[in-house]
Amino acid sequence: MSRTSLREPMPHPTLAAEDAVVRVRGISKTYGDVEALRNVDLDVARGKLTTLLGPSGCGKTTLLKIIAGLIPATAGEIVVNGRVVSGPGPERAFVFQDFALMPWATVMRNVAFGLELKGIGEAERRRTAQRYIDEVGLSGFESKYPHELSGGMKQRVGIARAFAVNADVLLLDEPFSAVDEQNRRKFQEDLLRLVALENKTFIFVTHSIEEAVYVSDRIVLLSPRPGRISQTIDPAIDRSASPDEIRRDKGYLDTVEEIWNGLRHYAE
Ligand SMILES: Nc1ncnc2c1ncn2[C@@H]1O[C@H](COP(=O)(O)OP(=O)(O)OP(=O)(O)O)[C@@H](O)[C@H]1O
Repeated sequence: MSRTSLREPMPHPTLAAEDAVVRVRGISKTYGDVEALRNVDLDVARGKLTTLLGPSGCGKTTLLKIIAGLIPATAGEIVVNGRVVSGPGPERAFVFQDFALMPWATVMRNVAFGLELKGIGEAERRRTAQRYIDEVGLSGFESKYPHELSGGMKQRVGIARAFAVNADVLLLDEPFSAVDEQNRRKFQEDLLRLVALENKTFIFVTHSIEEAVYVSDRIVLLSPRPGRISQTIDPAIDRSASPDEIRRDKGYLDTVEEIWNGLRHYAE
């Protein structure tokens, strides 16, 4: 049912200019005397979901935040849609691990917040926000405050907010880590639906090999700190199958096993 292609170590995966929305060039990052990333080169394909996977502390979040323009690199540059990144920009939206919602604002206001910052009028803000509130399954909760929501619902608000600003690139830092397994699976399915529907580029950080294989077009494996790209893997899962079929598929299971074998010695 599915075809799995495992690529050999490919330290400098490059794409033609029109296919790459994000180009990571020679990125290194040092925090004081901690070397987090060393000379990372990566091209991220337009309209695809690319996952950063690797042992704890290998610099996944650091790389995502550098792409977002939230922290500066020590060396190298990030190019998005042909422009060198010098800070956050409207073409990139970041979904934080801890949701980062405004506790004093309703679901509607939280989702519409990025549009408010852009100076978009209230009627249009509400229309756009409502569309994404509906898409993430939060219809009826528009007037609730974050403390009235479960962790999973808060995460949906964070995702709806990122979608509402209509960024080309969505940067998701372990967005499902704070929710239970059942909700996590539901989110993975929702994410795949949104990827198909929205035709945006996703860069996703996770600890979970299964999650990475389930959702990704491409998985970029990072070595332990200082993080470098050790391998890229294109799971090539047949997404037309049901979630249960995918999880039982031999190609899926073999890819999980192969990645686990690659990472096992870091965990031991
Ligand atoms: N603000 C900071 N100041 C100092 N060191 C930092 C800072 N942020 C991250 N680090 C260090 O840089 C390294 C990479 O951290 P980062 O959070 O990017 O890794 P990660 O792969 O996302 O980790 P995890 O999977 O555990 O979330 C770690 O050793 C971390 O302790």
